[in-house]
Amino acid sequence: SLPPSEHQVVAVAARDLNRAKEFAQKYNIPKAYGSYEELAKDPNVEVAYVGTQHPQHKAVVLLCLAAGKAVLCEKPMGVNVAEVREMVAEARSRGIFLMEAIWSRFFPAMEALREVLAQGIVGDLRVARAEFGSELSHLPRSTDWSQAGGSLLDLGIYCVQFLSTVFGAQKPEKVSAMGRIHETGVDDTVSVLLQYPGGVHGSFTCSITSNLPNTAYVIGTKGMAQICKTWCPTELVVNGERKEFPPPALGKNYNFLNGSCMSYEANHVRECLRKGLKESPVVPLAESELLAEILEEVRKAIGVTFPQDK
Ligand SMILES: NC(=O)C1=CN([C@@H]2O[C@H](COP(=O)(O)OP(=O)(O)OC[C@H]3O[C@@H](n4cnc5c(N)ncnc54)[C@H](OP(=O)(O)O)[C@@H]3O)[C@@H](O)[C@H]2O)C=CC1
Ligand SMILES: O=C1OC[C@@H](O)[C@@H](O)[C@@H]1O
Repeated sequence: SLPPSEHQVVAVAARDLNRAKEFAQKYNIPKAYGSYEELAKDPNVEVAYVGTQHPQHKAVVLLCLAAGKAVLCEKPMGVNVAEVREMVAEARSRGIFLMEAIWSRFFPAMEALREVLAQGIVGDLRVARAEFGSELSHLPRSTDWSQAGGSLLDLGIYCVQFLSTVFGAQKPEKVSAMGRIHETGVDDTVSVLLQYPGGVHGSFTCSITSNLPNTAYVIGTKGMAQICKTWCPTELVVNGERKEFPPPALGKNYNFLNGSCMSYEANHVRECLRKGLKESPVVPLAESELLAEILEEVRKAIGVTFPQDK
């Protein structure tokens, strides 16, 4: 959907060649590979977008970095802090661009919120809250413990990144959490309270079995700013004044809500590469590590471990 002079999907890979071919044919992609290794070797590939399930991110990211490809890896980049740190270290040592695909940050509504905060329109910050709960039983990976399912890594990361945006990527001084554990061993519903420096509070709830209101807001001494749909916001309300930011109408069907807004992060990656950047100023690698640290601290607090934690 982006100008072919700027973005071209030149290849797709799957562990099964026939499925890769089927996808390539459906989306008019020139090349299909039956393994990620083959795609990583393709000289026409400049940037690899990694959209495997969580536990497979690291192996594919490292593979693509080793092949000299810039990498945009879906959230959560890693299942735990160790995985994220390993990928970050590899990208830095090779001097190759890596970004965690926290697409929410590139929505115009989020850019507008960052401007509101920078201008002090809501005053000195006091409280921020985010929610993301969606009944996800239709997604097998959502309750699959072997695939690091659950609400925190899949949905909670959107809440944590919102709070981190609001509080300037500071490390929380204190984190407390309570969680409902799903029968498969993944976290079902989790509520978290975070104390940030200066006595300001962040909190969030994420769930894979409850449809929550899914708004996020920040309250300061001069008012409140609120976004709809924590993970894919197209509306910002500041002190009662509503502003809409409709998604690009690209005339295609998407698997997930506001899917056309993925184009925002793709454009950002292109801008970064054209400037010779090795990481995004909007999703810095140090912040990806911080988000992973917070999520892992919460998992420890509620007693959820994954096979990848060993
Ligand atoms: N930013 C956003 O809005 C969204 C982000 N995501 C993120 O994208 C990632 C993929 O999610 P989604 O597309 O729903 O995932 P899928 O369930 O569609 O799986 C994606 C790919 O992962 C591989 N895979 C699936 N199961 C396994 C397994 N058991 N072992 C190894 N590989 C496996 C398959 O690759 P292959 O084809 O090679 O077999 C599959 O095509 C997740 O990390 C998720 O967080 C997901 C949805 C929206
Ligand atoms: O990031 C995502 O967007 C919202 C949900 O569909 C979730 O499962 C997915 O990973």
